[in-house]
Amino acid sequence: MSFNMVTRYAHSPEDMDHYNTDQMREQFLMEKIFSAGDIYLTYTYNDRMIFGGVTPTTEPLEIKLDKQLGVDFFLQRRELGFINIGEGGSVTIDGKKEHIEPHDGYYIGMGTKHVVFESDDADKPAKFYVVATPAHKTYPSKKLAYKDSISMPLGDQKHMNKRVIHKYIDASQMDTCQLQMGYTVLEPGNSWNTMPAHTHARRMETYLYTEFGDPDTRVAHFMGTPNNTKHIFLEPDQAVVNPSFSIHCGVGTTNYSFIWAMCGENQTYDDMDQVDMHDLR
Ligand SMILES: O=C[C@H](O)[C@@H](O)CC(=O)C(=O)O
Ligand SMILES: [Zn+2]
Repeated sequence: MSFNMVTRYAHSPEDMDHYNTDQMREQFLMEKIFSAGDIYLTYTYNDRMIFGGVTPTTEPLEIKLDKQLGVDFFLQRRELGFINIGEGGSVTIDGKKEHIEPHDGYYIGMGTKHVVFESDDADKPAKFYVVATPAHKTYPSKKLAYKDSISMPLGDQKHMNKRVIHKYIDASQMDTCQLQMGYTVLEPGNSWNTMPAHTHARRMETYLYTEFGDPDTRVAHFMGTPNNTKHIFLEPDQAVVNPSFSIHCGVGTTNYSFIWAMCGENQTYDDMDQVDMHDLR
């Protein structure tokens, strides 16, 4: 088992204007997330989100962070969300074990001492995509089954953006300090996500792109201010950090899906500033 966490600092639009391709990737892309038996995390100074992958095989895995965060245990001052995009597994939350099917998720409240991840079958591991954000109050932990997520169909075939947004952690349905999280699935023959694009200066957002149509599928993720954009080409199971000023949209060479997670000033999902297509540069 190896535990890996990298730090990425915060950014300004002026910084980003100077980044070349390698710098864009170094600053915003998390290339490796799921590695058998390992934990890979990024601590971004954009709203202090911690995000990444936990992929248990033969042994259970637990995120152990204390000194690095100046606390006694990982969730002392944080809340945690996860969605499993691998095979079946389980999570044991302060001694209580629950089975987690593919695409099921969880909200785990601040103050939880131990969160232990396991896979049913070491050869077909669960892949837990985890996101932890600063919290100030303990809200009840809650299983978020895929079938109970709030489904929101969006887009149409003409615009090649027909997709279903599945909201898992949504402040209109449950208590959460900051974290909001969900899973969006593009329909076959559709390739544009979050287009028309939006920004929300009140919240930053990370996108994990996954479930590509074939191993050679690539998604180009666009970011930056609407009038000054750059792109990053992604392989399956890679994630990007989007600062609050940034659009966050993508186009793939097949359909795909992605997990989004947000935190920051407010919890209002619809609080977005839609970008006029004429303003994109
Ligand atoms: O602020 C909201 C987030 O960017 C996503 O929920 C958008 C999304 O899943 C989509 O348009 O497909
Ligand atoms: Zn957004």
